[in-house]
Amino acid sequence: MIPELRVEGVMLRFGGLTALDDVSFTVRPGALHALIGPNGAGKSSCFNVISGLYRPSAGHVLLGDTELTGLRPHRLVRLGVGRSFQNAALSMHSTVLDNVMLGRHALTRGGFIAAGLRLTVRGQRKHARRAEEICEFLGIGRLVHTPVSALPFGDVKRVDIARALAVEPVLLLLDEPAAGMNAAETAELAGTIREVRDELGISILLVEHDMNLVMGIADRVTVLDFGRLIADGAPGEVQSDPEVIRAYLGTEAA
Ligand SMILES: Nc1ncnc2c1ncn2[C@@H]1O[C@H](COP(=O)(O)OP(=O)(O)OP(=O)(O)O)[C@@H](O)[C@H]1O
Repeated sequence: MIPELRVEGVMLRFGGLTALDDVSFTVRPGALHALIGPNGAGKSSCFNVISGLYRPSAGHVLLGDTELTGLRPHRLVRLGVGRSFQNAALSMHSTVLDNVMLGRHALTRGGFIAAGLRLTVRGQRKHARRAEEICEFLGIGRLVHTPVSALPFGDVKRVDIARALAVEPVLLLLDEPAAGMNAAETAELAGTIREVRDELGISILLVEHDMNLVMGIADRVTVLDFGRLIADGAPGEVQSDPEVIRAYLGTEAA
């Protein structure tokens, strides 16, 4: 069963600056949930709190009944949280498969290395097969033996998502996956993200700047502005919310 993600009363301060001010929202099981807002609204800060990079000064992050607050990223992986990176932190000279296998290693490391064991050849093959399946699913199956440096940008992003999926997450965190993409690449990526939600049934939290991408695919949208939550609802509702128009669309139009 896919658990819900609850962000409850999260506060985050950098010195005198309040980056997140009592932020609460819920990502329902299997939902594609977008977190948006203008520059400096607190999206990355919130993403970093959920993904274990920042510890909030108050509040909680819960996955089902499990407290995630303050857990290190590798613990989150073992609890079923996979994440992509804004500047795809891939090993560019390694092949697609080797990069996706790094995700599998993150999954097995806790269990195997902690017990002083190594994966058997059979175990490695099994993980490689699963990594290939994930690449197939994301449409990069024919590229598994290609170095990432030789891929177009859209495919690099797919490798990053494949690596996040390689940890078999129940919750996938995507950090501005469309950053740097042109309109055609963004539209293709939107299709891929929707497919992940539809086919795998996992929850997805998408932090994104691209309003069109979000409104086209999200089930629910949370909007931050100056660290505060100003709207949370269905895309249509949020899009017509006067405060959102003022805060977000207003600055876009400006
Ligand atoms: N490590 C940090 N140290 C100090 N201030 C920070 C740090 N990270 C973010 N901030 C500040 O916190 C606020 C929220 O920033 P954050 O990066 O979370 O916003 P964002 O919505 O992701 O913005 P963008 O869309 O520009 O990436 C901003 O005022 C930013 O300057």
